[in-house]
Amino acid sequence: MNRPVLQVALDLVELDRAVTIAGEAVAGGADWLEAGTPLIKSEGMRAVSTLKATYPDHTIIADMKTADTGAIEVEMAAKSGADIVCVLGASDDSVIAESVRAARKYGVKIMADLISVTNPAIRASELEQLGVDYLCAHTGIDQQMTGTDSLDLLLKVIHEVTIPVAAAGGISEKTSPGAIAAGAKIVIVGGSIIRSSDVSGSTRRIREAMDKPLPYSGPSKNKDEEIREILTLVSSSNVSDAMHRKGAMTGLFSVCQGTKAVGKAVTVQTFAGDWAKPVEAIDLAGPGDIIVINNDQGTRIAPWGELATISCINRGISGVVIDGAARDIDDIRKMKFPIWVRALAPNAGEPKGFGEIGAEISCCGQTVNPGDWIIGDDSGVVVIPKTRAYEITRRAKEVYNTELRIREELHRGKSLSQVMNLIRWEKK
Ligand SMILES: O=C([C@H](O)CO)[C@H](O)[C@H](O)COP(=O)(O)O
Repeated sequence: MNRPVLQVALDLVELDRAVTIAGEAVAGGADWLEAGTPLIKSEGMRAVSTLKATYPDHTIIADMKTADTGAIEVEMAAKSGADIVCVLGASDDSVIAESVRAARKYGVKIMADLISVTNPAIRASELEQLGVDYLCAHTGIDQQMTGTDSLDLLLKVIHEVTIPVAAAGGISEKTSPGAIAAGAKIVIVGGSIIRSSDVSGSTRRIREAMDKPLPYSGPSKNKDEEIREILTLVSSSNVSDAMHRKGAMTGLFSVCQGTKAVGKAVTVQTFAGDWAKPVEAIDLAGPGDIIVINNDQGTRIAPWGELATISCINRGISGVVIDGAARDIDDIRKMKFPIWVRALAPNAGEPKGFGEIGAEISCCGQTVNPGDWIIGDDSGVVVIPKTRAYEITRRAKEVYNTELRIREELHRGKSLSQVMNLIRWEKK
């Protein structure tokens, strides 16, 4: 293998979409085409045979993730046209050995996937001894969401074996040069290509990046920076999808339409008609924070108005969410400051000083703790618990990316129901 191989993982559930995307990837320079595990589960061996029939000159990989009955699964994939069959490296040695025997019989190769292997360096060498042809240093999609670094595993195994090693797991134009520099002979890319609105362009850019290897220097941003960057890109709707519809506050509206805010919560518990704690919170919040106020659902007396808003802007605070009311709306709208409220009311209360800053509160049906992440836009406000903030944010980016491709297919003339194949996936 002289030139490193670019393998595109077709992790889709509809075969016609997979075939179209494969064609665009081939036009962009994809070398190998993988029938991804979701595609195989959804379409069966037809996924493999159709890819082979459509792209006969390309190496076809069947990502079976075999964990048992190695011989049967390898035989099925081989007879359907696969050139390489992926089995789980964590399977018992007997499964690997049977897979290798079947592969030799049917003239295909075995790639062992190191996903979730406990001791990858040792297992890599064992798998080589067992006769597998390729190893795949693979960080799964769910693992990527929790922040597992994809190239870490590659670095652990690359010097333990002599067979070619593939790198897989969230590889992009940015990280592919690092994979090659670390010694990967095959780069497997799924999401960065198949979710792109320009599959050919993304494939070409990754191909070009692979041809200019650069030493990998590890993740460049800290987690909070990454969370903020992603939340600035995605919408509250994307986050809600990522959270399986949990986290959305109810009963709020955006005072300044067209504004968006992202930040960590500074929580305030106060009582209807008492604006002391909300205003004191401005001095305790830092730039980029969001003040989230439980005002006892008071909708007739506002704990927030124009002067508090000016004070917030001076402090660089990102936004305010009030389970209650605000006033001075005309002035606040001129400032285009992101505020979400339950109601509008001209009455202010008194600065009595009841309540608390920095305690767990309930706001519009959601529990909010200090430091939880908040995203608000015209669709509403969603709270992301800080304990899962990184994971949820990464998943929201996946939702965002998936929609890029869906949008592109709608622009090409398909209906949403067709793209999603709704009738097929109705619950039986
Ligand atoms: O094997 C994969 C995954 O387990 C789903 O089947 C992916 O093909 C692999 O992770 C590459 O996809 P990305 O991580 O989206 O690049």
